[in-house]
Amino acid sequence: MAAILQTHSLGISFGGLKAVQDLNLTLNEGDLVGLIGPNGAGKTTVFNLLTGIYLPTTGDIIFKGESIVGLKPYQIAAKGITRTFQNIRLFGELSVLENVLIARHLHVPYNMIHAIFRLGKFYQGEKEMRDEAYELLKIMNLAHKAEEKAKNLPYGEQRRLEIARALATHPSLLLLDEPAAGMNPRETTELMELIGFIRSKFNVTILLIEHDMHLVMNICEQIYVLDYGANIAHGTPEEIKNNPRVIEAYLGEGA
Ligand SMILES: Nc1ncnc2c1ncn2[C@@H]1O[C@H](COP(=O)(O)OP(=O)(O)OP(=O)(O)O)[C@@H](O)[C@H]1O
Repeated sequence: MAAILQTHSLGISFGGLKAVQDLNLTLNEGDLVGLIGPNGAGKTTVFNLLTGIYLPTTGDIIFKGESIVGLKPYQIAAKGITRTFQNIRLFGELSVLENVLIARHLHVPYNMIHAIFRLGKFYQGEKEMRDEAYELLKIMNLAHKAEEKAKNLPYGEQRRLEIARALATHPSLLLLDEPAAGMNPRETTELMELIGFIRSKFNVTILLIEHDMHLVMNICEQIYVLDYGANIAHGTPEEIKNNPRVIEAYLGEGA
């Protein structure tokens, strides 16, 4: 299977702190891969590197055969890498539907002139976008909340809306940063099923940071473990569960 993303000796230091070091990650098309590790291990920093928020100190990131190091976040998004955030970032005052539409606008196939003069193509584009946004909301079981302000949704629904918004940009690689954080067990189970469904429905590769071990172990085929910025293990959930270095890293945290 073809690799969609590879990192080669990827690293970043902040002053003396090696937040991520020598990371060699391979994601094949259609993979659902977990990135785990104790607090402060460097997981979110990896996402910040992959999305162009941070420039690596060492190494390279190859996405679809090309280096994306040095590209701006919006250029990387346009190439097909989209993420959600650990701290939800929605437009609280806008409706659920508008939140999805705004994301979709990144990828509208008409130019400014059409938008300014509101020519036919603009309306056609608008209608298609709205239809598609509704479809996404239906899949995420949020269609009945389309007109509500995002800030009024319960936490679990806000998390699902974040995923809908990410999908609206048509990513080929979706990075989910703790999608189950703050969810109750029932919501987490539903989310687990949803993530598997999204992967096949949208043909998307998924890299997932998550502290909920039940979720990670159940849905990911491969798991990378970080500890103090270093990749201490990589393997199937079964291999990871029984890996002494992983157990030690987590026990050290008191988990
Ligand atoms: N911009 C920055 N400047 C300085 N230090 C940073 C910066 N970003 C991250 N770090 C440090 O890098 C290390 C890794 O942080 P990161 O947020 O990636 O960890 P994490 O594994 O995502 O943790 P958590 O599970 O708690 O979210 C931490 O020590 C953090 O303080």
